[in-house]
Amino acid sequence: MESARRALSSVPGEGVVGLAVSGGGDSMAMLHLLAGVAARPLAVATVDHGLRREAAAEAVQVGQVCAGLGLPHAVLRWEHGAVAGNLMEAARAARYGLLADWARAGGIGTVLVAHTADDQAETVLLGLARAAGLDGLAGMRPAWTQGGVAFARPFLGVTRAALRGFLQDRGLWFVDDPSNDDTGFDRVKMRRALAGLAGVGITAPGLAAVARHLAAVQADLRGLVADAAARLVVERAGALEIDRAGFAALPGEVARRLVQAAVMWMSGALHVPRAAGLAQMVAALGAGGSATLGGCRMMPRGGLAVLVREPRSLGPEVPLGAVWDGRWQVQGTGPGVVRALGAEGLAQVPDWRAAGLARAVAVTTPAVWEGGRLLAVPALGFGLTDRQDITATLTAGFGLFLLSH
Ligand SMILES: Nc1ncnc2c1ncn2[C@@H]1O[C@H](COP(=O)(O)OP(=O)(O)OP(=O)(O)O)[C@@H](O)[C@H]1O
Repeated sequence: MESARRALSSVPGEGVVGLAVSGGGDSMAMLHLLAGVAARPLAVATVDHGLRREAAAEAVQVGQVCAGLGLPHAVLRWEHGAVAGNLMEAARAARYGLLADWARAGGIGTVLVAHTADDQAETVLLGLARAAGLDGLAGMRPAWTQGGVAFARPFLGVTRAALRGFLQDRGLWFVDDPSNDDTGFDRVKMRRALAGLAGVGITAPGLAAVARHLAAVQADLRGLVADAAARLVVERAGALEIDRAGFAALPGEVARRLVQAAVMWMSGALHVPRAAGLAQMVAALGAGGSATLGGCRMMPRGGLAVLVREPRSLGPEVPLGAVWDGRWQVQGTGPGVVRALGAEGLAQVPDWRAAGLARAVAVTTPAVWEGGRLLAVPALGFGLTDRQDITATLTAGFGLFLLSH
């Protein structure tokens, strides 16, 4: 109960706290523990992924428990057709998306999920199995923001056995998902392996503590990268200009992370780029050479290295007002669609050099077109006397990205 009180009191902000409750043991224990604390109003949501026949009935049962506790409960359904790729990953992404939508709509600032020390230990072991570095071994983040909503995992230091014991002692209902014993899943294999390691003193709380220690180092490194970016990187027209001499003096790991973050910010990639490609780009930057990675190109320009989108990786045309290439918001009333300026457009802007942008940067900036006719290029100031309403802004600057990365 003490851990629950601490968990709830550490939730930032004020107002309603959301609980993501699947009906499984961990999240049912979270529900009962936090309902008993009553320091903040609570609201509960269960996602029905429509993947198991029993899921709908389980969601109803969670609702009944919530009614008994006097808490509001919502069932969020994942409406999906055929899913391409990894179904589990798609279901997880959909789950967090639905929870974020639910929270925003209900004015809920923070949603809690009930991952335990055992989940964290399994994550560390999965990282060890793929010879991961700091980021893989630092485990799941205790808190993050997604879709404008804060998510937190307050039970990362609490064992699954303690939560199950709490429920069983009180005869409280929970679902025992059979997939938890399916050794076809790597995570279940790690669960079994962890049980076998207790004899040599390797335990779930121990591995969860290792993850915490490494996460502290990771946070310090993130701070060093943000400092380096503030000193050495200038964002211009969606490209990044990096001071090469300053970059060369950075510790290797800070330099590597800076370039990694820059490529992920620019490309919108969710996964980190391949290590070999990243090493090549870091080396090219230091040596004044060129390299491409993740749809971005690094090229020298005097004492600077400029990171720019590769033209062939730019997003397709979108209507005015929509987000283009995952990061540009081009607003304006009247006719027009948004796509890259390109070489064809640049040829229609005789004095483009006046803006001081490299050609490779200028051609990747968004332009407003009507058919083949160029109407405006905000980054070059072109056409804006006729269309003063047109503006182009990045949805998130590099500095902001670094803080949340
Ligand atoms: N169907 C669901 N509805 C609501 N919350 C859920 C659901 N599934 C999982 N959760 C929340 O997520 C927590 C972790 O669940 P689980 O370990 O099954 O998910 P996971 O797929 O490993 O998730 P993650 O992607 O966060 O690692 C649960 O304790 C619960 O808080």
